[in-house]
Amino acid sequence: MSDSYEAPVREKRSFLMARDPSVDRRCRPRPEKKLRLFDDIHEATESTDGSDSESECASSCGDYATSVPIAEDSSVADTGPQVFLRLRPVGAASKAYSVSEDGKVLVTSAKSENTSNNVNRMEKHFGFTSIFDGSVGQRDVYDICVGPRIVDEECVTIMTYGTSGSGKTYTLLGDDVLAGVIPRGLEHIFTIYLENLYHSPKLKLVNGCIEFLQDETTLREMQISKKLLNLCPDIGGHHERLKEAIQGDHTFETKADPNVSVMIWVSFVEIYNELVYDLLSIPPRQENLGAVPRKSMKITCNKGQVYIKGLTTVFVRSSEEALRLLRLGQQRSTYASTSVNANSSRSHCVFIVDVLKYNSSGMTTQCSYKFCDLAGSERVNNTGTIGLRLKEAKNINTSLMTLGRCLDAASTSRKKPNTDVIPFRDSKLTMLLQAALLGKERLAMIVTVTPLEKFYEENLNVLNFASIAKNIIFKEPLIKQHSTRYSGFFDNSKRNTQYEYIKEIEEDNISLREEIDRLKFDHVLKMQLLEEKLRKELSETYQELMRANKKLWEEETAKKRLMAEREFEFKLGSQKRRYEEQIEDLKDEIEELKSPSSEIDSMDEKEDEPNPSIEILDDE
Ligand SMILES: Nc1ncnc2c1ncn2[C@@H]1O[C@H](COP(=O)(O)OP(=O)(O)OP(=O)(O)O)[C@@H](O)[C@H]1O
Repeated sequence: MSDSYEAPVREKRSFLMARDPSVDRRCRPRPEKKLRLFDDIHEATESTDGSDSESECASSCGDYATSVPIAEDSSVADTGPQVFLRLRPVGAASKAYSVSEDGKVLVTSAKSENTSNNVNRMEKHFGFTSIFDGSVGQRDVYDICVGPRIVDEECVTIMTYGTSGSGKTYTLLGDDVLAGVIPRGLEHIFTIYLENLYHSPKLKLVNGCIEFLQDETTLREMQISKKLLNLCPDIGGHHERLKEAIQGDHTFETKADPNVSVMIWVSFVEIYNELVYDLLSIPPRQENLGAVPRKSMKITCNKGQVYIKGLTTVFVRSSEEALRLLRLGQQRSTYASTSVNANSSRSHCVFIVDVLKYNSSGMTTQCSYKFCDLAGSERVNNTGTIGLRLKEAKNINTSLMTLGRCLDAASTSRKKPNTDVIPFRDSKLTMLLQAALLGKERLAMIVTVTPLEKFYEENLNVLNFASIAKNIIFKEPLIKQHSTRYSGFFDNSKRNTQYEYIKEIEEDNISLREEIDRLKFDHVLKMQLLEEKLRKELSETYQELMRANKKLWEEETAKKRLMAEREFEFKLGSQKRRYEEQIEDLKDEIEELKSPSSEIDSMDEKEDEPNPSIEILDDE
């Protein structure tokens, strides 16, 4: 034993726990040798049979799993994550998987060639908080995995983990008939606080901390909520049927406390290709701008609270409103058809429900429920994935690998998990879920497996991952509480008339503001149209004027030309006449000059002729 400790065989891991080459060697989390003593011994023993790296890891993890007591260790159950296994119903389940009598241990042993090595063919035992076989329905899964956490009002992160197509989304969302964990959880939460729901958003988580909102902000939040709900698909009838079915399955109890006012907010986030997107963002107003690219968001930390900068959180007044927003986000998240699942989630989605409570003593309390649908791990080499699907699959596998390393680092620290050692900053998913990974919030993991022979090796990886999570020990989880004095709330016991009246006024106020917004928008639009029309009219008028002016000038010019022509002709005529007269005169003169005798003759002739009227007195 001491020999194997002195010369431990180097730890080798499966793809889930492979080391990220980008992380500095010196900063990588190192297992505490004392605590991993048994693992080291097993590894040392098994390494002698010449197994390859993946088998060795599987072996080490398998043994790690068998080291979990079959009967649940109550201390671990109280302080560590709860890890459940759900087997998807399949036509002919493989004999390679069997469940122990107490329903807490899965025994695997491959009988076919579907394993790449001898170690994977060995019998392995994986312990779980509970195992659900294919016959266990949505109701029991909820009652065991989630219901108690909501009754206890504890912050909890519920994540589904498994291979693609194994039922992660089905477990969380369910289908049209059998509601999953989230719709049941919403119904449960709203039933518990039914008597204490406050009608308007007075408290909100701003940058991870509870804040009291001013009236103006409250109204703006109500407007946002209304706008988004208008974008949601109508699920009225469907919700009624689902609600009835859920209420038939469970008996949720209402906790009435006259001193408490409760406000519920929801948000929905997607991590796609290592970028964070808001699934409940309000789309830009101008539809004619076409498809606007989505903006990615930043995960930040404020006073130890992790939050997403600028994430839309929506105030909801009923489970129906919350469910409608869930459907809206679901429509916007990234799905695609793959070789394994026709409707495969290509991103990690986290639906967050924040319950904020105000106690008349002045204390405010926050309780968050994060429902996390992880994208399925994929064997990209075997499934012939290419192009965008390959890029997505690689990002999914890398972030799941980081999650595995975080769980591993948390499990090796038996006291309080150390923030410096857990590499949660290596992926967006682990950054977002760090509160649960550090034990500040409860962590419940529902591992889904398709018990078929062909998925044997992938399932072993998933089960190894689960067994690591199962061994983490956290200190007692905290419910975040902030103490603030505030007198803006009404006393619940005397609220009836005032409550209704104020609710009415606020609704009116919202409608009026919306009307103002709409009118403003219409006004701007109208002004733009009017301006355009005016410009057109002006340009037409000027054109008309210019045309008339041109015509006028043309007519004027024509007239002037005509007059000038006439004047010219007149002058020409008179000149001509004058010259003609002169010519005539000259001709006459010439004639006269040419024939003087004829003149005399004629004069003689005239003299000869008797003229009765003229009396010739003298020749001279
Ligand atoms: N327990 C179950 N009972 C009935 N049907 C199930 C169960 N689990 C899964 N299914 C069905 O299997 C199909 C695939 O399930 P689902 O989409 O939930 O897989 P997934 O693990 O989320 O896959 P991916 O990671 O690719 O998104 C769905 O049609 C779903 O209805």
